[in-house]
Amino acid sequence: MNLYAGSAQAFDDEIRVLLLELAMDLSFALNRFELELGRQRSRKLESLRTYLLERVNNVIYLDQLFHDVVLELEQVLPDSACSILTLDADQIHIHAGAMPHLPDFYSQAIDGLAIGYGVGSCGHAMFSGTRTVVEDIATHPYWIDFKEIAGRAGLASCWSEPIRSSNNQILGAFAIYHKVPTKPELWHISLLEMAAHFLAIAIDKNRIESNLRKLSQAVEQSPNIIIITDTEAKIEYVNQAFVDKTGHTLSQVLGKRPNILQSGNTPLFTYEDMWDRLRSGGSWQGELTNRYKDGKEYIELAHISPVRDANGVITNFISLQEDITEKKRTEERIQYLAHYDVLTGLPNRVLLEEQAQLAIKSARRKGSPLSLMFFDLDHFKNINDSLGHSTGDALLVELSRRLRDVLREDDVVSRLGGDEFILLLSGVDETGAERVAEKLLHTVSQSYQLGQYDLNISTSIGIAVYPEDGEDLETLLRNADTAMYRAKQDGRGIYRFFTPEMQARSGRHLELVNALRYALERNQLHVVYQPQMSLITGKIIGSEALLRWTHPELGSISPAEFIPVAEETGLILAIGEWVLRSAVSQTKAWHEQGWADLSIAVNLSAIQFRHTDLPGTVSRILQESQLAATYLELELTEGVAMIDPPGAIAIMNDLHLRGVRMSIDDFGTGYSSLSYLKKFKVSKLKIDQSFVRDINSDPEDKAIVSAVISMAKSLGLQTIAEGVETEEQLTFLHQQHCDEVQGYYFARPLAPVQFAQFMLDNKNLVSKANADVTSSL
Ligand SMILES: Nc1nc2c(ncn2[C@@H]2O[C@H](COP(=O)(O)O[C@H]3[C@@H](O)[C@H](n4cnc5c(=O)[nH]c(N)nc54)O[C@@H]3COP(=O)(O)O)[C@@H](O)[C@H]2O)c(=O)[nH]1
Repeated sequence: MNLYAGSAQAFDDEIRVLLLELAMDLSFALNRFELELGRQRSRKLESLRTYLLERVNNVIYLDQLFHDVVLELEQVLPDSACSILTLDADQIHIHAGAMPHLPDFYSQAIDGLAIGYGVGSCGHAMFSGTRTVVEDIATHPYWIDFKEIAGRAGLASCWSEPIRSSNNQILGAFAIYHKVPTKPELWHISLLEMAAHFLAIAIDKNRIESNLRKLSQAVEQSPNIIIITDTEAKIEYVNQAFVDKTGHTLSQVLGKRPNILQSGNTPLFTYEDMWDRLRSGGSWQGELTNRYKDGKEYIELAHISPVRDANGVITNFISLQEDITEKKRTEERIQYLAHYDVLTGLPNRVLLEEQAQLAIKSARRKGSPLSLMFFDLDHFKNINDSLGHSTGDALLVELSRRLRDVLREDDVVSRLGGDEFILLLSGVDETGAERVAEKLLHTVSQSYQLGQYDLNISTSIGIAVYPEDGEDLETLLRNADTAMYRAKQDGRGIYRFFTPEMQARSGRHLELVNALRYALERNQLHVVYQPQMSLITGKIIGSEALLRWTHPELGSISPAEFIPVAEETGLILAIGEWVLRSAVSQTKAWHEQGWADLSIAVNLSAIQFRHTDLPGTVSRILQESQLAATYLELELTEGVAMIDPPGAIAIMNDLHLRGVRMSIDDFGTGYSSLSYLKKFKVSKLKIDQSFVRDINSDPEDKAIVSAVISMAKSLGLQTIAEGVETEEQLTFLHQQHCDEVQGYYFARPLAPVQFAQFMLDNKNLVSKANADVTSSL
């Protein structure tokens, strides 16, 4: 306070005292005024605090709360405008929360902006986490990019306070704007801090509530069962999935224990393990087999965890249960498919290998024996080819059932695929294996009634014994396979033990397979002809075509050895057709040379017989050579005709209609059903040379041959005996009224030129023998 006068010494002591008193009064008044202003501001701050507290507690929606807070603060600071901005979840972009008294263009410009250093007051405050006070927007560097828009909005200063969560995360910013450059006073700072503090609580609270809401929805709507129990395992909560799946309602299970779901099929140690873990404060995860209210069992994967309060004390257990019944079934199915043959249900190669490894290990440890059998079905391909794969499959299924029935539990019988089986016999030596092989032969050979078919089949078995024939599965399998091949060669329907000598034979087999592929194209094959005689007329009535193979290195190979190889490899189809064409054309040539009555007998293998359009092929070949069908006789073995008699009948009928004759070769060696024989369109039975061989020394063979001849007569069939080597045999056959004969007694199989010469030389060959026979009577 200053007092001025026009002259010196104008103020005397009295005036000075008065002035002093006046100054003191003014000072007092000013102090009172400031005190009053401070009190008013404190009251405002206090009532603002109360207001904010009430809003934070009661307002549910954040938008509403932001709006109310801004309006309230603008009332407290009448010449200001306030704003609340929040940060997006990415912690980078700004969301314009509430700024009701700022123009729309301004809030739109801010919304979506990325925070950063010097991005206005709020962008900078959120970026730096520090209060950012800009008293004059027009001159402050933070506002360079925004002062134009701020000017248009009439804003001259902006103080911004970052909003921080309880864990110090930046949630947004609260700001106060003025229309003129303004410096904040202390209580403005208090206002900023208070608003930011309560806004942080509100945002935190809102986030927690929203998370809780989501969590509770997730729990309630979870497709998995959720159970919350107290520490004594009494149920306090179950979700809807529990109710839907188990069939128990919430009220039915509250206060009960989850053991109401137990099926009794979860191992006891699973529960023990579970409680050990939970009691020690840990979580447990495992599989439980439980039961729904309707009694249906299910398998669940349960995750059980303790729930702790703020002090770390366990208050509850929460159990999340996923129904894995289907998953388990699928896993089991996959396991099954990986280890078992789908058709027969027998173990497959994978399981066999696993079990064989264990068995071999145990045999090695205990010094005990082990036998491995390899067996397949003889001529199984014929069944598939002629009756279809479904009949073949049905046979395999029935066979597998029988195998399971007759074998011991410990024996492992496995199907490798097709008609190949392996039998693993732990603790079984050669003697035991022999017994099992006999049993197997018998079991397989029992007839199979499959729908309309009554089928008979045999098996060939190869046996390898551990450790003599191999110390590992691979060697045992290979050697058993070799032994099986030998069983096939030795006539099928039998078993053979592996011997080292067989190994060399299996090498030979491979050699033949490879060489035979080129035999036809390299002209290594030729046909020879064995004369056949009529015992009635004494004349040569024809010949049997017999195939020969001469290999440049391997030499002459017997058809008994290579025909099975040709059948196995399928080469028999091309080779057989070639034989038929050669034989037919040679016979036609002989006709043209003057032997017009000669017939030709050609062997047909089972595979040829079943091959589609055999009758068509035969007709075509006859047509090519212009040979009448009646001169051709096809020789079928008993086995070929008997695997599927109805199918054989159909093919035979077709051939018969085309004028081709048929005979049954090797008659007496198989198991012909006489009832079928009647229906076969065959004209002749060929008595197997094994009966003829001992006809004069073995009364049984004698009886068989007589019986076959008389049976054939009564069926209206002719007979031909093969393998006639002696006069005694011929005499006997003549006495029994056998129609025809063939054998070394007359001639070996001959090349065409020799055959022609033979015919020229022996016009009345049998007549002579006949005369001898007659004279000996
Ligand atoms: N599918 C085809 N099979 C054929 C063909 N060619 C021959 N074969 C079959 O091979 C097996 C062996 O035949 P092979 O070595 O030719 O033996 C035949 C005759 O040579 C022999 N035979 C004839 N007479 C006598 C004899 O007095 N004693 C004696 N020990 N053997 C003799 O017998 C075989 C006759 O065979 P088959 O009449 O067919 O039974 C044999 O199974 C042939 O069938 C072919 O082209 N296709």
